[in-house]
Amino acid sequence: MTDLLTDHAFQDTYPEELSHCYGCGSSNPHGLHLRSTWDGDETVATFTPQPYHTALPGFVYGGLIASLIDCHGTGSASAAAYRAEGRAPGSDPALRFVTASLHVDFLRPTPLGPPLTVRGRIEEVKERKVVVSLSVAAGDQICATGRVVAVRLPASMAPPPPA
Ligand SMILES: CCCCCCCC/C=C\CCCCCCCC(=O)SCCNC(=O)CCNC(=O)[C@H](O)C(C)(C)COP(=O)(O)OP(=O)(O)OC[C@H]1O[C@@H](n2cnc3c(N)ncnc32)[C@H](O)[C@@H]1OP(=O)(O)O
Repeated sequence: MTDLLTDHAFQDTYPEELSHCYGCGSSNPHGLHLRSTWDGDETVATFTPQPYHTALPGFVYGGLIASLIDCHGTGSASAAAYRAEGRAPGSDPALRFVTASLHVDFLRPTPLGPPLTVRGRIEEVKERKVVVSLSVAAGDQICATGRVVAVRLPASMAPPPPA
């Protein structure tokens, strides 16, 4: 289901108590297990939708595309915040982000079958907020674009650390 692009995905640095996300959590047996990494100044992830990700026969469900943009966007935001501070991803103090805003434009039908490439471009990095522009492509055709505003994880959403 998942295309492992790299041995060093941003999500590999998420601690166990933050690895349950439906889109990218390695501990979620029903999740997408999206894995994202740097490609120069951009970020990239790949994902191959399955037949149960259908919208209309032959085409990918838009909510799945939104999920890919969402999780690649928040992962990219964390990575960009670490890079801006010149620190290794996952190092302490942790820089964790959730989605404040998710915008998606579906430019053309997304074919079900080929792997999809999700790319992120960092537009803005502030202490509490990172803005990422994203695209989802099948082959060399961009099928959707998006924008994620990611904000530092609020204390109210943070799970307690393991005992
Ligand atoms: C590289 C390795 C990394 C390792 C670290 C690992 C970390 C692991 C972390 C996590 C695990 C994975 C998790 C993935 C998650 C996937 C995505 C989701 O599904 S997340 C669930 C859905 N999202 C929510 O449920 C949020 C609910 N909303 C909130 O809690 C608040 O509204 C929150 C925190 C988003 C904003 O809180 P405020 O409004 O108090 O924040 P204020 O300080 O006022 O704003 C900060 C900046 O953000 C802008 N902002 C806030 N909300 C905005 C919005 N809706 N649209 C646009 N901008 C917004 C503001 O304008 C401000 O920008 P200005 O600094 O002025 O430039």
